[in-house]
Amino acid sequence: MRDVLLVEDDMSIAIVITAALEDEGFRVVHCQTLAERDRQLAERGFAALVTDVMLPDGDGIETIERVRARHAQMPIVILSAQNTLDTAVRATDTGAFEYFPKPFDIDELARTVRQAAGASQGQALEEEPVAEGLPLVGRSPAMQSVFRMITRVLRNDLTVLILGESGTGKELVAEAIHQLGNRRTGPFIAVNTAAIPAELIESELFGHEKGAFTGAVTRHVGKFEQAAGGTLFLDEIGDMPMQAQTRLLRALQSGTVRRVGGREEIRLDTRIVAATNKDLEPEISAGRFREDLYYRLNVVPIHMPPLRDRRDDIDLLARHFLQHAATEGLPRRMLTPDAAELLSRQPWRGNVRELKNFIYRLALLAREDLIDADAVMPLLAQEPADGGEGASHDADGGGRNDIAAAVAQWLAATRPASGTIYDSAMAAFERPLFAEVLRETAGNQLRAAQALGINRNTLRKRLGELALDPEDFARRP
Ligand SMILES: Nc1ncnc2c1ncn2[C@@H]1O[C@H](COP(=O)(O)OP(=O)(O)OP(=O)(O)O)[C@@H](O)[C@H]1O
Repeated sequence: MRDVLLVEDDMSIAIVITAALEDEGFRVVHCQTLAERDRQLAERGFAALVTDVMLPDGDGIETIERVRARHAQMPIVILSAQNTLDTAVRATDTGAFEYFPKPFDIDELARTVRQAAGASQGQALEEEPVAEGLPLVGRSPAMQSVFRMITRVLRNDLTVLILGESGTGKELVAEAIHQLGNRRTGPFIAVNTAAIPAELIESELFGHEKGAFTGAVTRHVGKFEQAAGGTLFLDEIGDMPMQAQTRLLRALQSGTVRRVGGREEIRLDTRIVAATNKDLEPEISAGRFREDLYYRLNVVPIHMPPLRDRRDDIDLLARHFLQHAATEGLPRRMLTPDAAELLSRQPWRGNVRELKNFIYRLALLAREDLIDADAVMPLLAQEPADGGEGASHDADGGGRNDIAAAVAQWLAATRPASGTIYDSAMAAFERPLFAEVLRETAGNQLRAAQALGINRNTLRKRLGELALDPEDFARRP
């Protein structure tokens, strides 16, 4: 049986899929509604069902259980434009053979349908209830790959290694794997291995017996034992001291741990998720990271893309954090399209963490509820050039040159046409400068002109040209 039932209300997508499946030797029966799907399925069997989620008469995922109850052997491939982690998980939890966020690679879809039609239903995932409200936001293709990787590790205990720059969301992914996975009823224990002094790390991870060393006045249960039944998240694994790496490797190999100073072998019952912002291969070459430990941990790697490689997500994330800020008591703000566009062009070297902190600051400091690009600009100018990571001073010990950073940001953001840079820059600088001085002088033009050291008439003229009204700065009683 080589017939595939395709449920898709977007005709242009349906035509492309039909052509690709016909190339694979399938005959495609196309319908556009759930009602028509059910009518087709009532009449005959199909080698596979390929279905969209949002259909004119309902939600393709919600009704899949009903389809599966009657056609347990028929593989289902889900297509979705709602590219959230929640949809990815709902789709896989239906027992679907595969889930494709839109836009997808048509050849990959065709290949998958071929595999699905030839595979036994035994490979499909079990049905699981769905956890809701996970805060992992993203709809870029790069984040869709992350979501798909997450769904692949939810129904097993494979060790996961999350790689990516600082602030890309590695810990959030670890939490998502825990909260949505088989071990969600157990504890989620996170350990930042870089933050624990080298001499304490073994006792922190594996525990110690009373009297094991000076200061060990009571027995201490280590993180491995605390995470029993749940997930142990080993963060900054690339900074773990060598000796602790050796102990960790032994624990992973034997599936047991022994407390420092103890004899008892305690069976491990925890899923391990590790993360690092270091590139581990050079660390291995330099002899700072054990290669055998790397292979133990790197069973399922998940690569977190830096924010600059998923600029499509910046607007979405910014709005998400603004909403979040409002639930935490900050004013409820909105971004104009210009402001969102400006944000999406920034480098965000500190990744999502830097964007999040920036948005909270914006929510706090903006003067209007509708935030436009002009309101974003001065705050952007204050962003440290290294994305807020680590040192706030240059290597020579001097302060970071905020103005140089601001100018660089401004140039990157506005890109004035060649031949106009000087005038554009002066205008861009004058406006916030005059606004600041007017604010300080409560809109008094005489005092503002004196403070600036320019003629009052010149100030008045420039204020008119820059559309600044001193009245706006007068303090109201
Ligand atoms: N996709 C996302 N959606 C919503 N919030 C996010 C997302 N990614 C990251 N965040 C938020 O950004 C901040 C940084 O994320 P997280 O701590 O998970 O990064 P990390 O990669 O583990 O950083 P580090 O390597 O420095 O530990 C957190 O407050 C997190 O909630």
